[in-house]
Parts: sequence; C-alpha cells; structure tokens
Amino acid sequence: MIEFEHVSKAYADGTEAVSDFSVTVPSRKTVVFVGSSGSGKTTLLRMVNRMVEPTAGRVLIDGENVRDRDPVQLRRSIGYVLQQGGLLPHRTVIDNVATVPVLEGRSRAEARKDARELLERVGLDPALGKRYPPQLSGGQQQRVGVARALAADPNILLMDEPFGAVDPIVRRELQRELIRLQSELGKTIVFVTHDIDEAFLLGDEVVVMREGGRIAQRGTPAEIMANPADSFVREFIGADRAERRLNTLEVDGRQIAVDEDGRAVGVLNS
Ligand SMILES: Nc1ncnc2c1ncn2[C@@H]1O[C@H](COP(=O)(O)OP(=O)(O)OP(=O)(O)O)[C@@H](O)[C@H]1O
Repeated sequence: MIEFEHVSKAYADGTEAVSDFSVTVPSRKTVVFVGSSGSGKTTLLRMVNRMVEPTAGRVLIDGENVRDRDPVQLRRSIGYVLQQGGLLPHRTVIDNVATVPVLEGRSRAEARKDARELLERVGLDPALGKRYPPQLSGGQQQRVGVARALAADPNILLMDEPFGAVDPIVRRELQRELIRLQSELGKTIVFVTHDIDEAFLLGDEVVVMREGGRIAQRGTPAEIMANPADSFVREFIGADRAERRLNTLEVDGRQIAVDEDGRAVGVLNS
C-alpha cells in the first residue's frame, strides 16, 4: 500500500507542482493519475521512489515513510517504466533486463536465465534478448522496459506514460498485455497518463488531476463516468472522448469513420 499524506511540492523556482495531495493506493491495485500536461503527475510518481522529495507531507509504503529508506535500495525495490523505455542502448536486451538483479548480487547466468523468462512473460520472443534496444520497435522496447521493471520482483510498479510514444494499435496491445500481466502478478501499480480512455481501461481507481497537483475527482472509472464531480471533469472526460471516438480517415476521397481500434464503422460522405 502506498499512502500520499498531504504532500506538496514547490520547486526551487517557486513552481507549485503539487499542493496538499492525499491518496491511498491499495496493495495489488492499479491507480491511475490522469490529467493534462503540468498537473503534477510525474512529480507525484517520483515522490514514491524519492527522485523528488516533497516539501510538505509524506509518502508511506506499507506504513513506512520513504524518507527513512535508503534511496538506492528503495529505487531498486520499485519497478519504474518510462515513456522512452530508458533502456541502455549499448547493452543487449537480456543484460538490460538482468541489470538490477546482478546489482543485487544474483549471478549473471541466473539473472540472464530469469531475464529470458521475463521476456516471454511480457510477450517477446526470448531470441530478441541478443539484440540491442535500438534494433527493436518502439512497442518491443516498451515491453523490455516492463520486463526490466519486473526483474527484481518488486511489489510496486511506477509507470510514467509508458505507452505514450507508440502508435494507437500497438498501444492497445500493450494495454491489454498489462491487464493480463496484472491479473497474473497482482502488483501495486501507480500509472500516469494524460489519456482518459487509457485511465478508464487500466485503473481500478482513477485520480483526475488539475493544475497544481490538485485532485478534481477520485473514484472507480464507473463512478467518475456516472457522476463527474464538476464541469472540469465533465469536460476532461467529454472533450477527450469526443476527439478520440470521432476518428476519421480519408480513403479514395471518402471520409470513413473508424473506431478506437482503427476499424471502419461507416462512410461519412460519398
Ligand atoms: N525540476 C523542476 N523544476 C521546476 N519546475 C518543475 C520541475 N519539474 C517539474 N516542474 C513543474 O512542475 C509542474 C508539474 O510537472 P509534472 O512533470 O509533475 O507534471 P505532469 O502532470 O507529469 O506533466 P506531463 O504530463 O507534461 O509530464 C509543471 O509546471 C512543471 O513545469
């Protein structure tokens, strides 16, 4: 369980990125922070592994203040997946995945064996392990990023826009894969996105953020959809959805409406 207790963050230049934010992330659940750019999502995520120290309040993991933990140990015990994968380009895929277990004292041979299993677990052919990250597609790199984050078998996974840089179809695949993985592994996941559809798909609970790291609404996807707290949330859900749902494609001079998966659903003009 992760508890954010009245945390605030004012950066040195005076930016109030987060103000008085309190949320509990229950064990083995996925909580998604969703909000537009600059709403403090990344700042909050990084408070969990002490890459950012709050200026007020505290973050607890299973009741223990993260401030009392050694930052290096803490970071190795938490999986972290970034938008750009954060893989080391000059090390093979297998060695990227095996890095933290080796640092933690596991033998290289064992860590590599585990890494091959992890690649399979995230839906990759273990033969790709011999390649270097730039030799993989964006979607494959993100899967490696997930495998690497899982390598030390952490209880907690922090995911910062992990699927933000891949095309919509691969993004759907990765989302489905994460749902499958989570049903097998039951990690405590904090997931950051600005995509409300992704938030509703993946989150057991969703925290809609507004500027300054303030909570606009928190609840299950069904609760938020059924009862948006105010016009801000209504617009955030509505505007984003309308944009996404009304995708059109021009084919041979005709406007074709396509659904979220890119399937044609009708002709708008002929
Ligand atoms: N190191 C820093 N120094 C000063 N201001 C910062 C720093 N890091 C972030 N900020 C500011 O804090 C606010 C919140 O940033 P943060 O990255 O947490 O938001 P976000 O919701 O994750 O945005 P995005 O979706 O664009 O990543 C922004 O106004 C940002 O410019």
